[in-house]
Order: sequence, then structure tokens, then C-alpha cells
Amino acid sequence: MELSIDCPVCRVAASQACTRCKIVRYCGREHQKQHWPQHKRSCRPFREEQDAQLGRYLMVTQDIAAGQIIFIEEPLVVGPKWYLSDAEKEASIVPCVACFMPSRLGKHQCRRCQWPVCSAGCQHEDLECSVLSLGSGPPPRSNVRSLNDYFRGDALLVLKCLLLQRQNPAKWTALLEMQSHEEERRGTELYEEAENRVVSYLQQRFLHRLKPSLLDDYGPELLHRLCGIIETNFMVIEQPTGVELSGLFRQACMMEHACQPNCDFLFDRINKQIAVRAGCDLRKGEHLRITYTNILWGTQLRQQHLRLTKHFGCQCSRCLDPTEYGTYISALACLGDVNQTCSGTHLPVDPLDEKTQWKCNSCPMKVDAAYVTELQTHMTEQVEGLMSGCPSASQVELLLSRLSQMLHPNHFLTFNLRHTLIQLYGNEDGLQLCELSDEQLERKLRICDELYSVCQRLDPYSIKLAIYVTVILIEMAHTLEEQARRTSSEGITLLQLAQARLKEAQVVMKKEKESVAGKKLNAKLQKEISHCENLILAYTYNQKRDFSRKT
Ligand SMILES: C[S@@+](CC[C@H](N)C(=O)[O-])C[C@H]1O[C@@H](n2cnc3c(N)ncnc32)[C@H](O)[C@@H]1O
Repeated sequence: MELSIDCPVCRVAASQACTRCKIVRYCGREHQKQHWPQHKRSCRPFREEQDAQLGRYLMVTQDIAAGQIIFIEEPLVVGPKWYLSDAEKEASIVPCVACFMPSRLGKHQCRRCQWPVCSAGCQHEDLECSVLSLGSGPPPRSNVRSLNDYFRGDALLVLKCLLLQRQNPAKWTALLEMQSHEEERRGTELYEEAENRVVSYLQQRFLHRLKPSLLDDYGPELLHRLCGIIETNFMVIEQPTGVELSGLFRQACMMEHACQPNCDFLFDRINKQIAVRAGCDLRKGEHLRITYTNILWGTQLRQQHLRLTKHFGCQCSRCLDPTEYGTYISALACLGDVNQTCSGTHLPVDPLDEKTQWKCNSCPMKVDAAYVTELQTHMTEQVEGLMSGCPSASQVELLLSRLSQMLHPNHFLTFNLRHTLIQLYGNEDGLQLCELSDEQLERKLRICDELYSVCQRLDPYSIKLAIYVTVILIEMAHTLEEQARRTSSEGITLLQLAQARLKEAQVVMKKEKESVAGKKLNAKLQKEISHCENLILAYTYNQKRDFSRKT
């Protein structure tokens, strides 16, 4: 996380942070006092509000410029990932119980509780270790699967929350103030899952042996409430090691959801603080908004995910618009009826209604929501199946042409396939840029333009899609460079266009300097920019040389 560490008055290195915003640092009290008349205009430029529908939320109280850090906050709890994939449940590398560094199962273990640690000397919190040591330990001769089943990271996250009641009463109070949706969760699939994976696991393996004097409450009701608090509020913290953690933050977790966010956030890898940053200029009265779901999903999928995990239906302007800002990212192609084919597009009549009909915009055909869901589920399986391998361009083309008969070209499933395709054309063996025909280059550029336009409409400030957009811009630049190589008349114009695309990507990627994927892509982008500059220099030199030869 990059924050200025110089005193804004004398510019010497400073360590004393403003206690209100924790962002600006001073060399001492004198300069802090002197700077206050200026600083108070930007210190904590928001306040907490409450609303019957949203619950608590954060509202901007003074205009905030794009890129400004709005607040920094310590976590209430940081722990292992809340949702483990099937592969992670069987992985032999797991986060160290103390420092979360990747650790090989069975190599080092805490001497007292036997949970995996990264090295013999790495120790974890005493109370946590005492509770975990009440367990019987993994069964003898365990394989990786049964070891993982004993060392459940998601349950450890709940335990970490539970132990705050003794370790830090102020954090415990703040945690219990968070929304849990415990009533709505009761009887749902998520509740049953939490019961099996976390609540009964913690009780039967550890908590039943706990001395009652150690904690006031560790009953199933409370454990389920903590699961609800985590489910509703957890934020994913990506570590430079690639390990993902879950964090709960008193204030950052108050930010409401919108399918077009206006804030993003960064994590400090050492102390796990979160810094919330304005993704665009924010005006007084606006709410601070992040996205709880995947903005590259269509409305039905986003709504379903939000209803299931966060217990609300989003009513943002994108969700209300059947075309989703003109992107048609959920739209189906109309097939017409037996008498006549149709080139129209099916859109939901009421996008917020799960059971809405989907109507064609050019013929009277209507289809039911159930049909759309079934079709989409089936196609999603096909796309995920293909993408889980390393598909070739021809395999992607084949599925794309099949799905294109039923889906709008911008549908999120075809978007995904086309985003893969632009990276394969120009990089796959036999499909290197120099091997592509002029038509293939033109098509690659056209697809890049279409994908770029969808991203711009959904996320105009590239708050969520910076990496997606940068990949598109780099592929555009590659194509333009190759086109420049093939032409003698417009070469410099094409190269300058390529350079402009890469410079645009550089601006977009400024906010992605911290993430693992962002670091990699930023390094690649720097090389692309130098390469393009060299092409321009070489082109200009050759032109000058040709001109002087002629004259
Ligand atoms: C991470 S919490 C946000 C803080 C919460 N409002 C509180 O009072 O603690 C997420 C919950 O806030 C509510 N919420 C957030 N964004 C919303 C939105 N756009 N529309 C309706 N409810 C929303 C939902 O109840 C959701 O489960």
C-alpha cells in the first residue's frame, strides 16, 4: 500500500499518523496542529448513516477526488479463506495457522495443538492454541484429504471470531454489531452447510472440552450467528504468496453493494490493514459502494448470488435495465418459431423478477425464466469444462459458434470465450501474429473493440475490470503493431494507435500495483511499452533513411 510517509509541512520522514483518519503522518504535534486547517477539509470525508433497507452505510460528506485514500482500518479478524474450492480441500499446501504462509501438510506442526505451521519456530495465539489442542489430533496414518478434513480453515476463522469475546471485548462488540441475517439463513442450504462443516465440527472436536469459565458463550446459536456475520461481511485478502485470506473490518464492511462500484480497496500485506480508495470523483451525498459479486455475470446470476449469500435483491440502475447499460450481457438470441427464424434478441421483461418472461425485441416470441436458467446452466457447464483445460483456439471457436446460435454476442459466456480467443490468436503455435491473415487480424481487432466497449459500459473507471481491460488493450496493441508491419503507408499511425492503447493500459493498471496478477501484468506492460517505442523509433529512422536516399 503506498502512502506518503513524509510530514506535509516539513517533508521530513514522519511516523505519527492523524488519529482520526490514520492516513496523513506528521513529524510531531507542532506540525500536525499547523496543518489542521488544511487537513480538516479531507480528514475522514464520510460518515456512517443508517437506512431501513440498506442497514448501515457510508456517505460522502465532502467531495473526494478519484484515487484519494478515504480511510484506513485495522481488521477485527483475519483468518483463512471462507470458501474453499474442492481442490483446496484436498491440497497438500495450506496456510500456516500462525502467519498464513503456505505450509506443507505434515512437515511442521504446532507442538501443542498439532495444527500445521510454516516452520518449527512459528507460534500462534495462545488461547487459540489452547482451544485447538483440546482436539484429538488428526487420525493416525491420515492422507491429505483426511488431514484437510481435520484442519478446517473455515472453522478456524469462526473460532478466531469467537475468541474475540475474551481477547478483545471492543472488537467483539463491533463484530456482534455486524449484520448476520441469522433469521433469513435458518433452514437454508448455507445454514446446513455451516452446521456440518463448522458448527458441529467445532463443538464435537474442540468446544465440548472447553472449561466453561474460559468463554461466556460458545453455543450453536452464537456459532451460527458468527457464520452469518462472516458470510454477509467477509472480504477477500490476497497475499503476495497467492494465499487468500478472509478479513472482517468494522467500517469497510459497512460499504454497500452496487453492480457499478465507486470505490476499491487495497490491503497492507504486513499488518493486514485495509485502505479504501475513491475509484472516481465522489460528490458530497454519494454513498461509498463496492461490488459483492462478479460484475461480469448477467443480472439473474448476480441477483441469485446476492439473494443467496447476502439476503437482498440489488435494485441498482444496471439491475433495473434489461439491456444492462446497452451491453446485452444477459441477452439471448431469438430463434423465432417453426415458421420463421428471427434475428431479434430476448431480454427479461422485469429483470428483478426471478420468474419473469423473456421477450424478443423483434417478434412475438416469449420464453420462460426456467427455460433461460436451464439453458444458461447447461452452457455454463460447457464453458467451464472447456476453460478448465487449456483450450486451443479451434476448440474455443467451435464452442463459440455453437453458443452464438442461442446467445447475444456480448452474453457473458460468449464474452468469456472471446476474451480467451483474443489471447490465443497471436500466441498459439501456428497462430502467431505473423501467421494470421489480414482478415484474422481485422477480426481480432474487432472482437477487442467489442469487449472493450462492454467493459467500459459496465465499469467506466476500471475499478473491477482493470486486468481484463489491460489484457484487451495489449492485444489491440499487438494487432495494430502487426498491421503496421504489413503496410508501408499508414505504419506510423497504426504504431501510434498501439502506443496510445498501451499508455491507456498504463493508467488503468496504476491501481493494480499491489495484487499478484497486477504486478505480473504491469511488468509485461512495461516491456510492451518499450517494445512499441522501439518500433516507432525504428520506423521513423527507416523512413528518414529512405527519404534521404531518394533525395
Ligand atoms: C457487508 S453488509 C453492509 C453493512 C450492513 N448494511 C450493516 O448494517 O452492517 C451487507 C448487507 O448490507 C445490506 N446491503 C448492502 N448493499 C445493499 C444494497 N445495495 N441493497 C440492499 N441492501 C444492501 C444487505 O443486508 C447486505 O447483506
